[in-house]
Amino acid sequence: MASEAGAGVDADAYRIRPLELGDLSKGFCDLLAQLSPSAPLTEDSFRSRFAELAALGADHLVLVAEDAGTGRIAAAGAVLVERKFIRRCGTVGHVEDVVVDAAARGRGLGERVVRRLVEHARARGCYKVILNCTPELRGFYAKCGFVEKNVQMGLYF
Ligand SMILES: CC(=O)SCCNC(=O)CCNC(=O)[C@H](O)C(C)(C)COP(=O)(O)OP(=O)(O)OC[C@H]1O[C@@H](n2cnc3c(N)ncnc32)[C@H](O)[C@@H]1OP(=O)(O)O
Repeated sequence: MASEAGAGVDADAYRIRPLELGDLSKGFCDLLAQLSPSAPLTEDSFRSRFAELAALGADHLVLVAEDAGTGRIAAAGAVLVERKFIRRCGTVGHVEDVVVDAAARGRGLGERVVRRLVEHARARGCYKVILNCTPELRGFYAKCGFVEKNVQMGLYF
């Protein structure tokens, strides 16, 4: 069976594809709760946010990995393409909200999703891809090809 570069998981066991409306009933929000616990989304809120993001076209991509056996969403991640004035109106990819279901971790799925997000940013002409993460995730993102750069700052409301 085919396997993707840098992946320790059977590439056919999971289908990586853009988020679909039907993913609400396939456990997408339950999966996101593993990243940041929150109250479940109503179908209306999910549909409305989905429509907002769809309006951004290829500048905002949410990828999911669907377990071919169960039909459940086992992983997800997003990339936003920022349009700048600097760098001759260059574009920058921002990787966000990467998560793999606890039962599917450690098999290369997270790396596959991140690499696909990076490929998307590169294909959109981005000159770099950046992300914020906790120190514990340095090793994971290094495996995905990232190098440590600068300092993350935050101001929460
Ligand atoms: C920008 C952001 O979204 S940051 C938020 C990231 N998400 C989270 O923290 C949510 C909870 N964690 C998870 O969902 C998962 O553990 C993830 C996404 C971090 C990793 O997903 P996994 O599918 O388990 O990782 P995967 O199996 O693809 O690992 C790829 C490589 O990174 C390594 N790796 C994975 N996690 C870590 C870690 N925490 N520290 C060091 N190395 C790691 C693996 O050992 C593997 O290396 P190998 O090829 O030598 O075996």
